[in-house]
Amino acid sequence: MSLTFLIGFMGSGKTTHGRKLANFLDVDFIDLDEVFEQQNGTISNYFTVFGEEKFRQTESDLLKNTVYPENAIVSTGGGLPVFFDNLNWMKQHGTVIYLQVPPGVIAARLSNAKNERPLLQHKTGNELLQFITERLAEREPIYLKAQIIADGVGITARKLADLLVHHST
Ligand SMILES: Nc1ncnc2c1ncn2[C@@H]1O[C@H](COP(=O)(O)OP(=O)(O)O)[C@@H](O)[C@H]1O
Ligand SMILES: O=C(O)C1=C[C@@H](OP(=O)(O)O)[C@@H](O)[C@H](O)C1
Ligand SMILES: [Mg+2]
Repeated sequence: MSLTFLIGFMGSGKTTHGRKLANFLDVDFIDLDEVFEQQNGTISNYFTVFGEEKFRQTESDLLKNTVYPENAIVSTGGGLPVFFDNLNWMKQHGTVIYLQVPPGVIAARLSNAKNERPLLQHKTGNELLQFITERLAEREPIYLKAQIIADGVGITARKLADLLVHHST
């Protein structure tokens, strides 16, 4: 096998399904946000202290300097592919899967899980949905450059594994 990167908007299920897929395939799982927080404290606090620009630089350095196992599923932060040459770097070092999920579903999922995501903190109801809709519209053309596009609603580890097998044959 090799490296598989999961990309997509906040709440698309990269962490949840990345972990399940790694389990299903019996390979290592790496969540880059988790590694970031082990090294730097919470992302939320990092945004407050250093700002988003510094976060994006550190996040990109982390992507490129991490020593990966030979076979692993790597879940990324939602903004990672849209900065610098991060997406091309991932495509050159592995297979990139975009977990595509519509804004309404994301908003429902994140209404209770937004506090640890600095871009969403303090947004409520319609404001949250509007922000997600606009930001996703900006980012999606980049996400769609992934080698594999997966319907993230109703996705399972088995379906993701099948998509990977079909892609490589
Ligand atoms: N079908 C689903 N797939 C993935 N996550 C879901 C699903 N239903 C609800 N959730 C919730 O959505 C939230 C975001 O999932 P997460 O895996 O952290 O996304 P990401 O890493 O892409 O930001 C979690 O709180 C999770 O429990
Ligand atoms: O979309 C983004 O810009 C971000 C997504 C987050 O990761 P998740 O996609 O796992 O929530 C995290 O990296 C940070 O809060 C910024
Ligand atoms: Mg995540």
